[in-house]
Amino acid sequence: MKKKLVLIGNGMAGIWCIEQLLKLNPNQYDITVFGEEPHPNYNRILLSKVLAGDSDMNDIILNSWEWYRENNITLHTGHCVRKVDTEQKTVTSDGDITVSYDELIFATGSLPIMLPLPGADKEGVIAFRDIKDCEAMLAAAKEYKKAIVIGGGLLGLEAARGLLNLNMEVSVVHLAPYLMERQLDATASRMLQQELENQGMKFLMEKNSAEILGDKRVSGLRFTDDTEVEGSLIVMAVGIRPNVQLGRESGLEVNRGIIVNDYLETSIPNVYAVGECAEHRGIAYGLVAPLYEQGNILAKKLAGVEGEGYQGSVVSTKLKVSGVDVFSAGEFMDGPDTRSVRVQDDFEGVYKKVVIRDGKVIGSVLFGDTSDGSRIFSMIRKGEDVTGKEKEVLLGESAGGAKSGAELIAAMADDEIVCGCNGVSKGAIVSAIKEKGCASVSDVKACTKASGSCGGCKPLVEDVLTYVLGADGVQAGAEGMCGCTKLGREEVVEAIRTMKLTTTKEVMNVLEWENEEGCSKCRPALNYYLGMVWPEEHEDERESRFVNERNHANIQKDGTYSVVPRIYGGVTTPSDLKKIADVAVKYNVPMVKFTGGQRLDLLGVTKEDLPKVWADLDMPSGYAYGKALRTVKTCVGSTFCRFGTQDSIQMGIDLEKKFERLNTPAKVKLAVSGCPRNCAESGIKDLGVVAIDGGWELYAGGNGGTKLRAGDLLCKVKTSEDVLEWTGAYLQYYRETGNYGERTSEWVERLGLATIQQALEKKEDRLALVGRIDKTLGLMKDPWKEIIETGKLSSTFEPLATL
Ligand SMILES: Cc1cc2nc3c(=O)[nH]c(=O)nc-3n(C[C@H](O)[C@H](O)[C@H](O)COP(=O)(O)OP(=O)(O)OC[C@H]3O[C@@H](n4cnc5c(N)ncnc54)[C@H](O)[C@@H]3O)c2cc1C
Ligand SMILES: NC(=O)c1ccc[n+]([C@@H]2O[C@H](COP(=O)([O-])OP(=O)(O)OC[C@H]3O[C@@H](n4cnc5c(N)ncnc54)[C@H](O)[C@@H]3O)[C@@H](O)[C@H]2O)c1
Ligand code: SF4
Ligand code: FES
Repeated sequence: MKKKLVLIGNGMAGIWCIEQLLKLNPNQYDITVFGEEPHPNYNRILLSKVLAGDSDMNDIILNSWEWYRENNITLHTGHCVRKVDTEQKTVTSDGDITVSYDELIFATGSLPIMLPLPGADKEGVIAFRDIKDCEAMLAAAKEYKKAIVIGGGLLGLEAARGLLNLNMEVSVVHLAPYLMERQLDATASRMLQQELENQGMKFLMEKNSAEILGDKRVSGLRFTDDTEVEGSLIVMAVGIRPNVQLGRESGLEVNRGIIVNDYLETSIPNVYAVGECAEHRGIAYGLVAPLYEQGNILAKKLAGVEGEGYQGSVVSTKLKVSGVDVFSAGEFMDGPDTRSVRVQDDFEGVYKKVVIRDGKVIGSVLFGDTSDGSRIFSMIRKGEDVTGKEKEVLLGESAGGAKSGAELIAAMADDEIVCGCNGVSKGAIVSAIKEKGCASVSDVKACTKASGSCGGCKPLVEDVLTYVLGADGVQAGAEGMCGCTKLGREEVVEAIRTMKLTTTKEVMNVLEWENEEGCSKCRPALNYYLGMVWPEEHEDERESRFVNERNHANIQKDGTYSVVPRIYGGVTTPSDLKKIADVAVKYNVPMVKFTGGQRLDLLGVTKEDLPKVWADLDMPSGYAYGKALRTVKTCVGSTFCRFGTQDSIQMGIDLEKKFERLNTPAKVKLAVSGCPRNCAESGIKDLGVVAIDGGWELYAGGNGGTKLRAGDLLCKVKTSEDVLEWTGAYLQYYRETGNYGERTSEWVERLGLATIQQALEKKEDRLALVGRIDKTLGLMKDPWKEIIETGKLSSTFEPLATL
């Protein structure tokens, strides 16, 4: 009989520990998890990015429902454990589920501190701790203009930045004379405040809140000095306290947190605590890196693997606000027994400080340039003696003597964590490089998630790459979008979102493009990303498009063009055929050809005749020239074919009518087959739909071009409505995460099918994606018609620099 392990708290620390335990011994325990929130385990850190609009709720799920099932874990979400009987060894939830345990883990996290002010129970007063709070802020921003954030710490500032991105006016109320006083000294803090003021944040410093004003909903905040500030939303971010009530009621020894020894054991046998709820040697941590370290130790303990106990952690933090680089680690304040090295450059807005005691670096604050953060943090953790080369710590290798990043990596143990946010060790990155061929930071991110959250570990990931591949083997350039910038797609799209950039010129100016005109690689890509992020605000920049897209027709070898009108699902009518024939005769079209996508191509039309041909055809553009939805190929299906199980023709027509005109990172071809005989070649399409008994199968990432690839089975669904919903969600997810120019075949390989399935698996996530694609589709106009109606012919056909 397996022993029973029960985990209270379905959050980051507890599930991390379970994951490590399963790696050590997958079959040792029957595992039951209780989680008060209704979600599977998600990355709480990334809530700031969800609020700031850089990530989606579905991007932040760490363990899908499927993961729990695959690992035979019984999961009770929406169940808060109310009682633990340590004599009988049982736990009981508020939903009256009682489970017995052999070993029990408390991982109940923290609770946000809510100031007990008069009026604190009014509508619109919230914390920032979970998905629910994040949703409340997103909803409030749609209705109200002004927000107040109480607390100028990490959380408060990240909340404030997110609310600014949601177009709210934000006032940050802070008790202390300077911001983030728990992480920064006065100089760095003043520089930070100035930078955030430049971004539009307002600060009310040294203000003590007295009362929350308003009727049912909050309307403002009054301070003890009788001044007031207006706001219809108040976010309290004044710190957290370990969630220990259940532990205390269960008889565990509790101080600020649940007291644990070096093996995470509490005062009662077989009961452990891990994460923010635990207090080890007097410290309850509030960052993930130490919680992961604790989880590793507890997993070993539960698996019966001997090892050194937990010795406590030195922590580092990085503020996740775009455009502001702030890093802090260890003991950063000067004391009577410390000396420090500082560099301050007011012109560049850079401030760096390292604090040294007895020849060892014990803390650091960096502002404006945090590239040395990981290297310095590594020195702090190692307690390296830098006597005689104190200055080199800050001035780096240029001053001579200091160790290079790769040398520091060589000295790291394999299980040492490189990416604190995602718990990725040096060993995991090294094996991703050696075994999976990762050669750039973005490859490592895609394989391991390292550097995907706060980004603070990026320099360290680069050092690991250099250590394994040598400086020449690292594809640093692969990261940049093109030669005009070192920024990669993700950073550029993030900046477009957070800084609300709406034109390519603006992007190039603000992000300091090295070539201010851009190039043929970045200009069309930026135009696409801008349109994807801001479908309403961004005006399509024709001059940034490739020649075929500018002219809405494919240029041929001899300089003439081909015209392909839309023929939905490959089904036409005698009158349309007649029209096409008449046009072909009238304009002396030298060739009319059936395309592979089941439509008719009028080849050899002169540039001058194009608009007249479109006008006479009076049919929608088939977009045969664009990075857009091309065709939906269909077979005859159940209407005519004796093998057909579903109406593939109608399904194809419905899909094409719904998604025509959609701009995508690269061309997209669809097909619908009426049975698995696959006459429409659904297996080699960007999305292939195949009818089966009682439903449909959807295949993703197929390609019949240069790199032949069979599509992967994405899902099975029952109805035609399901097919439309999944297709919409799939195409939008591709639009949002695909690199410009990347076909779905490459995209599926890069992201992995599982990531895509996870992103689309929940109905609410699919509907959110469908909502966004519908918004874009609602704004699309037929380009041929538009040109004919607006008479913009001449400008469209002016000679343009070739792209
Ligand atoms: C917006 C935000 C941004 C952050 N950014 C960073 C960052 O950049 N870097 C960093 O290192 N850290 C960051 N943190 C902190 C980090 O998220 C936490 O340190 C981490 O999530 C703590 O993990 P935990 O498992 O201990 O607690 P949690 O993740 O809070 O998990 C505890 C879970 O237990 C559940 N629970 C509690 N009591 C019960 C019960 N009785 N029964 C059942 N379930 C229960 C709770 O509902 C919760 O889901 C951030 C936090 C927030 C809120
Ligand atoms: N980037 C990151 O690493 C990150 C981001 C968000 C949250 N977190 C973690 O989440 C937890 C919560 O963050 P936090 O910022 O709330 O905690 P915190 O304790 O770091 O900061 C709270 C801030 O609120 C201020 N404050 C306290 N009482 C106040 C009052 N009455 N009025 C105005 N200001 C007041 C304090 O001076 C302090 O600066 C922390 O553990 C933090 O480390 C980390
Ligand atoms: S895929 Fe099936 S239904 Fe369609 S034509 Fe072929 S055999 Fe007939
Ligand atoms: S440490 Fe935050 S992403 Fe790696």
